[in-house]
This record gives sequence, C-alpha cells and structure tokens, in this order.
Amino acid sequence: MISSSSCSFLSNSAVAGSRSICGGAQRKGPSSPFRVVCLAPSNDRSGSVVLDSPAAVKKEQIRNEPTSVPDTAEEEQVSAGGPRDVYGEDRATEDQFVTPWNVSVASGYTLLRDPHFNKGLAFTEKERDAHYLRGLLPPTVISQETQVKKMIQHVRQYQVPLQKYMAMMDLQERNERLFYKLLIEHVEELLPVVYTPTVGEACQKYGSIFMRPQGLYISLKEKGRILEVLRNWPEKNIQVIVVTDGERILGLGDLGCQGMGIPVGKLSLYTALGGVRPSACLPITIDVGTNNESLLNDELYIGLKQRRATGQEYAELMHEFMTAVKQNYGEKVLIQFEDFANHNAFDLLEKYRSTHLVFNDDIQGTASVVLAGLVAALKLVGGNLADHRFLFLGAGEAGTGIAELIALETSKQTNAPLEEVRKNIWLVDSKGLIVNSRKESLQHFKKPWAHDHEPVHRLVDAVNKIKPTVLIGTSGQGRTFTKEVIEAMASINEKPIILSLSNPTSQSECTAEEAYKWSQGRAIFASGSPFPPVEYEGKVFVPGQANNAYIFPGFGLGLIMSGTIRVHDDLLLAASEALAAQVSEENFEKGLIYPPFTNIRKISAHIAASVAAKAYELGLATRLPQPKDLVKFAESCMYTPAYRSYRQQE
Ligand SMILES: O=C([O-])CC(=O)C(=O)O
Ligand SMILES: [Mg+2]
Repeated sequence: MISSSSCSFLSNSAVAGSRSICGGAQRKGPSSPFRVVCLAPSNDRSGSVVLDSPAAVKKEQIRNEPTSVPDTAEEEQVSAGGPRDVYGEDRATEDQFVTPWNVSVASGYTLLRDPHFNKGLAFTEKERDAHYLRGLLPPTVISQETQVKKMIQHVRQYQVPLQKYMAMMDLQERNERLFYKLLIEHVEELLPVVYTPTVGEACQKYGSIFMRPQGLYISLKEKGRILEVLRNWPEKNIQVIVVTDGERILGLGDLGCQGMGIPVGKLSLYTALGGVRPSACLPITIDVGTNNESLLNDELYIGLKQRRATGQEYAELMHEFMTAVKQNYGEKVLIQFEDFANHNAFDLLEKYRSTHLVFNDDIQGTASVVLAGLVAALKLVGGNLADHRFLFLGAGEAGTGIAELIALETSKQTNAPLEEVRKNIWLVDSKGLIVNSRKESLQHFKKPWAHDHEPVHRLVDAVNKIKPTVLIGTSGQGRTFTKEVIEAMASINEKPIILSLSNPTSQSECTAEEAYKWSQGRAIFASGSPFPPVEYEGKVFVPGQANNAYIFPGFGLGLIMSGTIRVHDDLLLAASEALAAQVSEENFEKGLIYPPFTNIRKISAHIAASVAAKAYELGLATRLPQPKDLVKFAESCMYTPAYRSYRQQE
C-alpha cells in the first residue's frame, strides 16, 4: 500500500503501455529466444517476464546481494500493482502519449544490450534460464558488488581523464544500474570524471569520441516539428529536462551541439546525487548553429554548420520547444537551463518563470551553492552577511545571480531595502569596476550593481579601493586572481574568503595552492572545479568545491516530490540554508565550508525536504496532503541502483 509518507510521485495512473512485452506465439516454453514485437499497445503479459514481488526481491537479495536493498518507492510501487512495465520501470499510459512505435523486446541477446535492464554477469542461473540467456554469458555468476570492484579497477587503470570518462559513458550505455552504483559508491573519485573538469574536455572533443548518441537533439531543422521529436524519445514519464544551446559551455565558450555532454552529465548527477530515476531524466541540446570557427571548419563536428540563429528566429524555436515540453509532459516537468550565454539565459528565465517550472542552474543554482558556503564561512570568520563586503570578478549569470541572492538574504536578515544592501556588493567586468558613470551602456542585468565610485580598471586596484572581505571569481577567465590580487586580499583581511568558481579547472581564477600560498595559509578557499589538498608550511589544506552539484539534484528532487509548479527565490534560499546546515563541526575544524560529497545523498534529501517545505508554505506545491516527515519522504523517493530480480510470469 502506498502510505502518505511514501513516495507516490513516481507513479502514474495506469499500466505499462509502451515497451510492453507481448506473449503471443512463444507463450509457453522456451521454443524461441525472440519475443514477439508488439506494434500496437498490448496489456497481454502472458509469457512475459515480470519483476519479482517485493518479498521475492528481498529473498533473492539476501541470497545474492546482502547489502542491496531495493528502494522503498519502487517496492511499494510494485506491491501496489502500479504502472510498472515488466521490469518494474514505470511507464506512462498509452492514451497520455502517442508514440510512433510501441516496441520493446527484452530477452536473450537484446536484454543483454538494453542498458536499463542488463546486469551482465550478475544474471542469476534462474534468470539465464527464464530469459534465454544461456550460452550468451560465460558460466560464472557474480554479484553487483563484485562488478563494482571490477569496474572501479577498470576505470583506475586509465591515466588520461578523458579515457576514464569514456569508460564511464560506455558503462552507462551498457549497464545503467552498475554505472549508478559505481558512481554513488565512489562519488568523490568519479565526480571529476563524469562532471567538471573532464566533461568540458569531452564536450570539446564530443564529435570524435562518441559512437552512440545520448539525449535528444533539437535543431533548426526540426522547427515546426518539436512535439514530434519529443515523442521519439522512448521514455514518456519525464520529470527533469536539462537543456542547453551550447553557447557558453562552462568557461569554454561556444561549443555548439557538442554541449550535449553537459545535460547528460548534469542528469547523471540528478540520479546519482539526487535520486531521480534515470528514465525520468531527459538531456536536450538545442542546435541553432555555432559561432565557433574551428567547429564550423571541423569535418567531425556533429551540429549544424551555420552561424547561430539569433533574435526572432531563436526566440521562436525556443518558444516552440517550451510549449511542446509542457504539452507533452505537463506542467510539473522541471526544465533546467544550462550553459546558455548571458543574454539568452536572463531573457529565457524571465520569460518562462511565470508559466513553466524553470530553473537556471548557472544563475540560480550557483547563487544558492555560494550563499550556502558564505553562510557557513561566517562561522569561521564571524559577523553577519551585512558586515561583509563582496567583490566579484565577472558580472554574468553566475556573478549577478550570486550577488542578487546575497542581497536578498541580507535584506531579509536586516530588514534593510534591497537597494541599500546591494551597495555592499561590487562587480568587476571586462571593462573594470561597474560604476554609475557606466550605467547607460550596461546590460540590464548589470545595472543594479552600478554604484557611485570613480572608474577603476584593474582588479587589484578594485581590491585595494573597495577592501572586500570576500572575493568571488565568476569570470570564466583562468589565472585572473594573481599573486598581487591575493596578497592584497590577505593584507586587508585576517581570513580572506576567496572563491574561484569558474569551470573547468583551466578557467579557475586561481588554484588552491596559489590561494593558500599567497595568503600565507590564511585564505578560506573553495573552487568550482575540484583541487587536491595542498600542503603549505607543514599543514594540509583541503579546499572545498563550491559547485552547483551540491544544490540542483536535491533542489530538483524537492520540486518534483512536492509537485511544485514554479520556482520562487525563497526556494533557493531554503536550499542554501539546508546545505549550510549540513556542514559539521568536524568540517569547520578542517576549514571547510562545504560538507564532503561522500554524504551527498543525505544532503540532497535535506535540501529536497527544505525546498518542498518552503514550496508547501508558499502554496506552490500540488502534491497533497503534505507528507509529515519530508526528509524521510525524500529518502523514500530516491532511486537506488541495486539490481532487481526478474522472473518468468506464471
Ligand atoms: O558545471 C559545472 O560544474 C558548474 C556550472 O554549471 C558551470 O560552470 O556552468
Ligand atoms: Mg553550467
């Protein structure tokens, strides 16, 4: 039974439609290893394979995988006779979605090649008999735990990060549950492989490294047919879309269609760190061309070979996309904008925030994670937000997004008007300090940060004049926090807070080593991409990672599990507070302002719970009644990658 404290958001209202397996001809006995392919919806399950009942799952696991526990949501789903297909994945109803096909063949050879259901050598003897796998695998049966051990050794044998990345992508395409189990159990080690910094290099070389496409590509060629394209995607019950147009991939600039690595990587973190089911995640790249000359001249470039569409043509394609998404997946699908260039990022967020459930990770996610770090850092340096002065290098999405969230929180804490608290926050862009005399020529998102001051051109001069307590790099320009800049910060502050946020590592404003060395070990430092610990004068400093990955998976889970229909700034503040609350005394003692990623699933559950609680308070949550214990509820909703047992239906 599904209780009010269990996770029913995963469920939809009917039995499996697409991807069903028909009984038909070979219903009795293993006369043929091939299943009949249904070209029309069928509910006839005779002769097909079904997920074991929860009790059977448990028995199976006690025998084979003592530490694997099926996740609660999935168990309840199955016992409730919910909308699961034969392997227990939920699928949407046929009348809800019209697909151009309705086929799923998943037994024998094909089962081994379906990454959602494949278990490789972990198929049990019984499963091998029941699903026509005899002879297709070598005789040994090993557990998922042993497979994890084998795979981590396999990944470790590569010295080159991009090779590790390719090994991981290969696994994801081969055996999804093993991929997620590996990623979750070795999160600190593998995050830099599937995410920043390596994902940046993967995007740069995407055309040449990929054999099999991932995600959905929507290009100008599909204008007028986007709904049709969405319906080509095999999964129907989508809860999160991460979409990019590839114009500003990390700090690497315009990578066009090859930006696809970013939505793919972000969504694998939605699952690994936030527990959103992989089948509910949809990576999308919108291809409107690229202005990257070297890609345009590259014969292996995978995107449209034309310069970027802009203005009305761009807006129309995006509007068709946004409309089609809502039409196909409903109001509660979360659309995360990722790595759009500044001008489009702000406009899209503004345009769709009141009609869709949209979230811009670079503006809002970064802001939330940095605010959390600052709130935590105050425990180390003392004072309130209002007592500090902030200087940013970089006045784009991340810079202005963080600045605004700091201002909002400070204004809440002090009851001072927003315009007043903004005066403590200064931004430097490529032309120098943003000051009132430049106001006329500034882009709209920079205008609130133009304060009275004489023009200042160099960052180091801005540091010496403004005397910030916190220096934040969001410029996308590597090595811009020079020795002079950091020494100036250290001469003004006993404990300068220095956040070097640009990604990937090559674009980081300074390295961890530089921050500690040039501040004589006094800096409180965190960076967007990871740096290894640094030894300075006999002491080991462990830098924190101020990366959106702390926030968006839990934030998204909170929205989904509460059926929230709009993102409100207060939800971002709730996420920040929840993250800051997860920094332990032990972390503080090591100078850390973020908790380690090893506990990320627990952290995500707390973030999800806080976000959901705030959404209920604001009347934005539609899943009623509100679960009593939101942390437990969040945990019960999380996907776990343990294998399930498959059996032949009686
Ligand atoms: O992907 C990351 O690591 C953070 C991010 O969103 C960006 O830098 O654009
Ligand atoms: Mg980004």
